Amino acid sequence: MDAFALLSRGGTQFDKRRFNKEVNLFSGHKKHAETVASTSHTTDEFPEELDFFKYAESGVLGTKGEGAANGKSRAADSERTVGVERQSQGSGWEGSAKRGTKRKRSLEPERTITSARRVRCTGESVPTPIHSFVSLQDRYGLAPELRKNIAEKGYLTPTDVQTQCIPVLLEKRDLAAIAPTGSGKTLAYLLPVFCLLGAPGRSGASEKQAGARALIVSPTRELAMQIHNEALKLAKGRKWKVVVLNKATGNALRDKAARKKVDLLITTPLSLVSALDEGILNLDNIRHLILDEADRLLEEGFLKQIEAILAACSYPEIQKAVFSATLPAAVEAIANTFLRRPIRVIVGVKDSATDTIHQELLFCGSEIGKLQALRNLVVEGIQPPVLIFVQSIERAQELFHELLYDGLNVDVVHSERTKAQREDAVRRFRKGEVWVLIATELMARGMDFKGVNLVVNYDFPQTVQSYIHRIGRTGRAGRQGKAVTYFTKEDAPYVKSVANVLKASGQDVPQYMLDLPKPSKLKKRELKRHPIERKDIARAAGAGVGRNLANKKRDMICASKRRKTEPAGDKGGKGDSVVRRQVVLTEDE
Ligand SMILES: Nc1ncnc2c1ncn2[C@@H]1O[C@H](COP(=O)(O)OP(=O)(O)OP(=O)(O)O)[C@@H](O)[C@H]1O
Repeated sequence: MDAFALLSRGGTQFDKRRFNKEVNLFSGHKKHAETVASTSHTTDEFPEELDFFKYAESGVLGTKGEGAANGKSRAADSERTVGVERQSQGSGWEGSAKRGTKRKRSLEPERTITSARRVRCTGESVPTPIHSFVSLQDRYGLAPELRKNIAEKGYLTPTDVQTQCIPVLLEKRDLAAIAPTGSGKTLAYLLPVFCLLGAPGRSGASEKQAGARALIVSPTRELAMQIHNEALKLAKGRKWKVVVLNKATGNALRDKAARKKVDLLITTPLSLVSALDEGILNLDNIRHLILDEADRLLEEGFLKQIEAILAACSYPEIQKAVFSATLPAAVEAIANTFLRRPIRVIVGVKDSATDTIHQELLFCGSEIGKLQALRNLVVEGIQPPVLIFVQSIERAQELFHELLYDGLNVDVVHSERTKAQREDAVRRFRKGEVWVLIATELMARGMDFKGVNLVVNYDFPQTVQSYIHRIGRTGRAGRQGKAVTYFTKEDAPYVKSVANVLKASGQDVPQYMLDLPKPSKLKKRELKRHPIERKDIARAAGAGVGRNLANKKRDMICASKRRKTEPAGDKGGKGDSVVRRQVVLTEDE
């Protein structure tokens, strides 16, 4: 079977004449061709055909084995954190330490590794982890309502990141937390924030002491709203006023009395800086500041706004924490300029993908190949909900129209849609009314769609961090998920970085992908700033021949499945394929 037949499996065939050059490069080298087409065909040999990628003479090709960069980064990571290893002492300690009593803490370990739970922790006087929510009541006087609300959410035990971050924050320490996508970081900061807020409202408090005391900053409006929803559920039964800053609430907060009532403010950087500039808000009383998706917030584009926010937070004892699934060293260095004596918590391998996601890298040759591959996936039968990432608004719209034409139940989210449209698409996707959601980078971070079965990186991500966050929309909270990433010859220079992520998560990766040269820093920076120029999806779709054939084939398969599964005489419109099946996600709205 050649690579193009593989790309066409189960669906329409590649137009080989149109794709002649690439086909010739692969023909006659079947074994290698299969390797190029799918990661499920692994080999240690470097395919000669990759001269196609112009790498044959790079000199890196001889590097066999583990992938040097990968091994190196792991070594560097462990060097920073290896110290006194000890098992968690949680259970023996928790029962005896009551609130207000002086805590017993080992003077020895400046650095600890709670190895049983893959949590590594560095910093001075690291608080002992917790291993149950009940213990928080004894140790820190967790309010009964909070405990009840946690139980109502069905959370039985804290996740790895929560075991360590909750006590660190409750002891008012600054924190840098790096834990995989879907590992429960939101609760890891929300719970301590509510514990530390004190009485709701503070109506009797002086002007200086009233008003928002905690601030959570997130890079997107969607994520801010999601955090807001989680906060409301957690705060149920208490009168804390949790406000997500937007135009409407911003206007309401012009009123001093309204401002005084706010306990917790959740916002994007832009909304907050606008409110600060207009003099609607001041942040003098903020005692707890959380930067969620911190690496995004601390990079170009947001950094200036974050600096303004940090400058406006003038409370002397302010506690600051940064959270993300990825925190590159350079960004962590920026965070360390404003964190005081921080504790650093890392769950699993730093900057790696969640191990509950089955990842696949698929060579598609060109833009036509990508569209064909996606159509084949649909024809084979996808299990909704599915999230598809593209690199630009235009491409999101184009792909949306293509899939709409294919009769898929699809919607699209990008920043040029109105707030109402964006919210509606997300809501319907959560409810299962939309099966396939096409999105730009806007949805890549933080969004918690519990039931997503498949993430398709239709356009190759511009950074490794983006890859990790995008695929992290599936395989959340211990569930299994699948992610497939398409690449073309234009993406080839960047494939190695992502291949290393797959390798680090224990996935099969063809050796040739690991042997590809590392992209230079300059190239990576360029890609981060400007996505690869690609042929329009609409043009790749050509005259629609591919889609007509795909539609025909899909209908034939559906009809055949229906004949097999339907009882005799029942020709009603039952769910006739996995694609057409209506799903309702378990997610609360
Ligand atoms: N202790 C717990 N037990 C069970 N499920 C939990 C627990 N804590 C959080 N969850 C669930 O885990 C899911 C992922 O949580 P969350 O959105 O906080 O992940 P995250 O680490 O912030 O991910 P990302 O890096 O993608 O933002 C949520 O659906 C949440 O309800």
